[in-house]
Amino acid sequence: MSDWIDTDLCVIGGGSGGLSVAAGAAQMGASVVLIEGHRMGGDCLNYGCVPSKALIAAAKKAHAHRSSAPFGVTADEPAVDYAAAMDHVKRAIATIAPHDSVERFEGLGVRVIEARAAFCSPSEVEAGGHVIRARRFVVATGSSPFVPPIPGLDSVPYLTNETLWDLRERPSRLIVIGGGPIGLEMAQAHRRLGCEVVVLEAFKALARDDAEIAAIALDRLRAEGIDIREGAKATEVSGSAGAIRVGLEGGDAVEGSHLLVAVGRRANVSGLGLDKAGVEHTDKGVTVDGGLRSVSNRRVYAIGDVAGGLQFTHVANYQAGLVIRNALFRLPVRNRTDIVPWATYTDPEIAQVGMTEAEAAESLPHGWEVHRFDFAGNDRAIAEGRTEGLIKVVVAKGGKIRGASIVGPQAGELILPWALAMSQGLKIGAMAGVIAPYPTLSEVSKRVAGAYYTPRIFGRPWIKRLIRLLARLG
Ligand SMILES: Cc1cc2nc3c(=O)[nH]c(=O)nc-3n(C[C@H](O)[C@H](O)[C@H](O)COP(=O)(O)OP(=O)(O)OC[C@H]3O[C@@H](n4cnc5c(N)ncnc54)[C@H](O)[C@@H]3O)c2cc1C
Ligand SMILES: NC(=O)c1ccc[n+]([C@@H]2O[C@H](COP(=O)([O-])OP(=O)(O)OC[C@H]3O[C@@H](n4cnc5c(N)ncnc54)[C@H](O)[C@@H]3O)[C@@H](O)[C@H]2O)c1
Repeated sequence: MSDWIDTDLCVIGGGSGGLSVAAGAAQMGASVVLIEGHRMGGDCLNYGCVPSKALIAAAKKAHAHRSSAPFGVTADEPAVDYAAAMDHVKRAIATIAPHDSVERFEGLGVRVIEARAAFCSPSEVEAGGHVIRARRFVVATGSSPFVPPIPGLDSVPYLTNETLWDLRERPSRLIVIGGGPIGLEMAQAHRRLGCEVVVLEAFKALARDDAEIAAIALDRLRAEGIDIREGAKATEVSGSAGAIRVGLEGGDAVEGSHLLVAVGRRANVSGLGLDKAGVEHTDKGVTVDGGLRSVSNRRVYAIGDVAGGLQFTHVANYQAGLVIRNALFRLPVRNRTDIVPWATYTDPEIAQVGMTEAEAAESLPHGWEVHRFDFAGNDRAIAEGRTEGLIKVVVAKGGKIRGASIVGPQAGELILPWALAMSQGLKIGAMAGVIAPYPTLSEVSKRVAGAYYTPRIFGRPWIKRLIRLLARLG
């Protein structure tokens, strides 16, 4: 027996995107129903960003022990309690969870239904014995780990980002399939916590990032003892718990105690009744227009990982804002991808916004330039003993900033002014003219912007002649 609920907005999925839409819309006075079928907070809180960054933080502490000798502090091999590190992960999740909880959202005026949702018609969703009729629907169901059809994989115990956090015993030798951000962040964290780690990457590790930038991070990971094999496609898996063997294309094989599969994501579109709602979709997600509306059912929006674009928490949040503007205020919106930054939290970190050098070479007409500044020339980096880093910026004709790529300590923090500059259409002169506090890593941004002007100012004989002339005039 179903009851009927009429509402302005029905949001399916209580993760990064869904929670942002629901909170924003409810606080603006819309009636909102939010449906979550598993855990409030979604992937980011429970299985993604938060646990991974918490484990990375534990690993950093272990690494600090080993790397303190140059600072006059005796280095030693730390005693790692892996279960306690995982307790830290759980505490981090538990500390943030109230912010994403049913109680908080009900307090904001959202009606939360804890059940799985599915469309039963183009304008109705069924969940937990309710039928929800809404003026607009937002599909924010996220993604799940893609498990590739590698022969033998289904017959061995393997880990994904959903099960890794339940481990209590430290893997003695971890095999990671996939050299993307999940694979490499977890590879370094485990290496620093004392595991042997081998990463198998079919093509190129960190392929989405600038190649020169990625190479600096990969060199560091290898120097820490991670065996990163590129061009190593996993083609078969065998063995049992504690003794797993992964066969590679070409006949080679690696063995380990545990296996982590991190080869990308699968959009959560199945079981949602999208066909009953007339919502076009593919295995990459819901097919949306530039304003994130379904191309085939205009009542329906999709945001976050299920919208088929960049898969980051801040993208889901940004898209939530666009949907609120369009669905509640009927303002035109455009989902921009050219100004979205991202960071990979290896050490050194990698961050990117806009075009890489290779993308500029492919798509910009003549007249663009790339400028570099090495962290070895930054006083703070020298004081901290962290000079391994590089910032590169792509500048188009006329000084327009088209991209920034950073590898180095805190690259994820350092990318923000570049994201701001690009979103505001600022030119490189704005960054060159900013006053950066000394001594900070942030000075690398000012210095790389200054590099744009060096040949323009110091390389022009007429400027020197002008200065001499002005000096003569008194
Ligand atoms: C290991 C890992 C590390 C990551 N690290 C970062 C990072 O550092 N920074 C970053 O920006 N991004 C990171 N990401 C990506 C980030 O987690 C995702 O991009 C983000 O969670 C997407 O948000 P979402 O709202 O689209 O989906 P989710 O947060 O996954 O939320 C979707 C929700 O929908 C629910 N749901 C699904 N189907 C239904 C249904 N039929 N009915 C009801 N509810 C349903 C799910 O239970 C889930 O709670 C990481 C991802 C992983 C896996
Ligand atoms: N710091 C962050 O913001 C962060 C961290 C983790 C994840 N994420 C998000 O999650 C998404 C998924 O991350 P991911 O690392 O799982 O995926 P990914 O697609 O970025 O990388 C997966 C890698 O696995 C390789 N691969 C596929 N099949 C293989 C095989 N059989 N053998 C060997 N290698 C194989 C691919 O070539 C690819 O390089 C990211 O794209 C990102 O959007 C973000």
